[in-house]
Amino acid sequence: MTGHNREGTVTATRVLVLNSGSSSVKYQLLDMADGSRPAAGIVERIGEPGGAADHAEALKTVAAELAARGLGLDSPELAAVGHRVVHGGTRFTAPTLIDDEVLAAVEELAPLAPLHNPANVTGIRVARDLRPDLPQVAVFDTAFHSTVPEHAYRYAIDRETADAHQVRRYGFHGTSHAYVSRATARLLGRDPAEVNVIVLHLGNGASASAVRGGECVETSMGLTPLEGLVMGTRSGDLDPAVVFHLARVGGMRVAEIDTLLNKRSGLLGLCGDNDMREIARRMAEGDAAAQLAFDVYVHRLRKYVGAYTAVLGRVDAIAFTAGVGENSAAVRAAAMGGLEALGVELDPVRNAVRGSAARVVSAGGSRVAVAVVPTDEELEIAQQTYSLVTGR
Ligand SMILES: Nc1ncnc2c1ncn2[C@@H]1O[C@H](COP(=O)(O)OP(=O)(O)O)[C@@H](O)[C@H]1O
Ligand SMILES: CC(=O)OP(=O)(O)O
Ligand SMILES: [Mg+2]
Repeated sequence: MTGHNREGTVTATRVLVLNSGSSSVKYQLLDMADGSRPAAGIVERIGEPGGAADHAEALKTVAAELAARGLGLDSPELAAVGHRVVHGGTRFTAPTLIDDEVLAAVEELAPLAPLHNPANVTGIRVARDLRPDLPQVAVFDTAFHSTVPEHAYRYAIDRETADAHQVRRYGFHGTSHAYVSRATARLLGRDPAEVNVIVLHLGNGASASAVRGGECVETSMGLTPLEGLVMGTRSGDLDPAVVFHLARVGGMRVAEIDTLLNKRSGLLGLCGDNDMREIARRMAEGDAAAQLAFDVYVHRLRKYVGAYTAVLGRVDAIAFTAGVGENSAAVRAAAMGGLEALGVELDPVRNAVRGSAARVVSAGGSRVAVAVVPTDEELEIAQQTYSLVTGR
C-alpha cells in the first residue's frame, strides 16, 4: 500500500478534508508535517442553474481540480480523507474510520439531517470509489455535544415516544465549537480546562454553545439544525404549534412547512436577503425590513447569551465566530450592548478593527472577555483524522 513504510506505519502526511453542505462542497488539502495547505476550494450552487447538477458531480469536479494540479486522490502523500458528517446520532461521539457498516449507519441518520447527511454520504462514496485503499474518517458535528447532560438534552415530552424515535437535542457545529472554545482559552493565555466560554457560531447556519472547562454543557441546535438562533434561511426557535396551525388553518403540507422553516425563513424570510453584508447595506439606506430582520436576529442572540450565562454561572469569555461572527462588528456591538450587569463591556474601537487573527474586543475592565476567534473546522477535522489514522 502506498503512504506506508515496510513496518506498516503511515508515512504520508496529507489529509484531504471534504465538507459537503446542503448546496456546496468545500475542500482543503492539509499537510500535517509542515502545516501548509496545498489546495483549498469550494463548488457552490449545487442543483441551481449554472452550478453542478448534484453532489456527486460537484465531488467529481473537486477531484478533477485536485488532479489537474497533481494533487489528486491517487497521490501517495495522502494519508486519509476526513469527512465532515453532520449527524452522528447517539452512536458516534468520536472520529470514526468508515467501513460499509458505518456508512450504512450514517445513511440511516439522514432523516435527522435531511439537508446534510445525504450530501456527506455522497462525499464518502465518491472518495472511496476513487481511492478504495485510503482510510476515510468521519468527524461528526454532533460529537462535541455528547457531554451535554440529560436535563439539557431531553425535551419535556413523553419519554417513551421520544426514546422510540430518538427525539432529543443533539447539537451541531460541534467541530467549530470545540476548536473555538479551545482557541479562546489559548488567546486568553489560559488552560481550556479552567475556562467557561459561550461560543456564538454565526454562519449561514448559526448556533450557540456553553462550554464549561472544555466540555460542552448546552447548545442551541436540537434534534436537527433548525432549532435555536435565527439563521440565514432557518427560523430557529418557534412555538411547535406554528406547524399545526399552518397545516390545519394554512392548508400546508408537512413537506412545505419543512421547506418554509428551513429554506425560506430566518433573515431571508424576514427581509428577502440572507447575507448579513447585504442587510447592513440596506440598513444604512434606512430599509425598515432589513432593520427588523437584524433586530430579530440580535434579540435572539442576546436571549441565548443571557440564558447561557445562567447555565454556566461564571462566564470567562464570549467568542464570536464564523462568517457573521468574525466579520460583522455591527452584530457584535448590538448583541453585547447594555450587558454591563452581566460583566460584559465591549471596546468600540477594538470591535471595529477588521482582521483575520483571533483577538479580544472587550474593554480592559470587562469581567467577561469578548473575543473574535476565527473558526477552522478543516484544521480540526484534519487533526482528528490524522490522529486516528496514525495513532499519533
Ligand atoms: N464582511 C461581512 N460582514 C457581515 N457578514 C458577513 C461578512 N462576510 C461574510 N458574512 C456572512 O457570513 C455568512 C456565511 O458564513 P460562513 O461561516 O461562511 O457560512 P457557512 O460555512 O455556513 O456557509 C454569509 O451569509 C454572510 O452573511
Ligand atoms: C449543521 C449546520 O447547520 O451546518 P451549516 O451551517 O453548514 O449549514
Ligand atoms: Mg459553516
